Amino acid sequence: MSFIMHLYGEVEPHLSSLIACFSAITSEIFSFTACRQLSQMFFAIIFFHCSEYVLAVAIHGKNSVSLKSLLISKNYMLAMICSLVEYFVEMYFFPEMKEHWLISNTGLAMVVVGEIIRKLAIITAGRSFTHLIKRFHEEHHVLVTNGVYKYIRHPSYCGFFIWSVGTQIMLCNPLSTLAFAVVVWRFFQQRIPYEEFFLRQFFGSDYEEYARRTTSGVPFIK
Ligand SMILES: C[S@@+](CC[C@H](N)C(=O)[O-])C[C@H]1O[C@@H](n2cnc3c(N)ncnc32)[C@H](O)[C@@H]1O
Repeated sequence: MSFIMHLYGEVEPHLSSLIACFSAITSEIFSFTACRQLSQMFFAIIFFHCSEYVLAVAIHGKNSVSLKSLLISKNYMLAMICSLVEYFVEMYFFPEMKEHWLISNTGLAMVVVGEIIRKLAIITAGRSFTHLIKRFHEEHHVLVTNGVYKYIRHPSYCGFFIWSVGTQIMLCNPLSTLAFAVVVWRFFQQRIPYEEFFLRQFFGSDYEEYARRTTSGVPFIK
């Protein structure tokens, strides 16, 4: 019994400061700002992934679609977790950082605009749009050059770029905004030439001509 009392005496000061810290964090988390920004983030993520899956099923049929169409990878989860850690740390130490509503609402607008551009691309391309890059030509795969594809060659990547960076601007997360912009941009910088290599094989001069009169849609990628 005396051992337990002794142990309690040792632990008690740490426990009290842990509880104080926890209650400070929870009071920030349940502030209006955090509730609003985090629920916007939650809905943005849920809507993005569920609608990707639902559209893939609607276009290709349930049997041709796997859970990979939810587009949730380990690296993506890690990036989202890091962004939430940044959010909570800044919310605790510098809560005023999160109160820049002009910035946060600009991010929210980017999330909406990015989502619209991406979904328009998926709906316009129809069966030609697959989450995995096609390396062999299939009969139903036609070159799409109408709708959003009339102006930009990679509208779904353009939409995702705007959406993903927008989520971080919405959270007023400076580090993650920069990290998301760099990582997503580099991902598309490698993916676009790879994808276009096969599109040139499939559609030859039609694709060449299409590429000449359009831009990629991702900043600084031709
Ligand atoms: C994830 S989708 C992305 C489509 C496009 N890069 C975009 O951002 O909207 C990838 C698939 O779309 C196909 N694809 C890309 N551009 C296309 C186009 N203009 N017409 C038909 N198929 C296209 C590629 O062959 C690839 O299999």
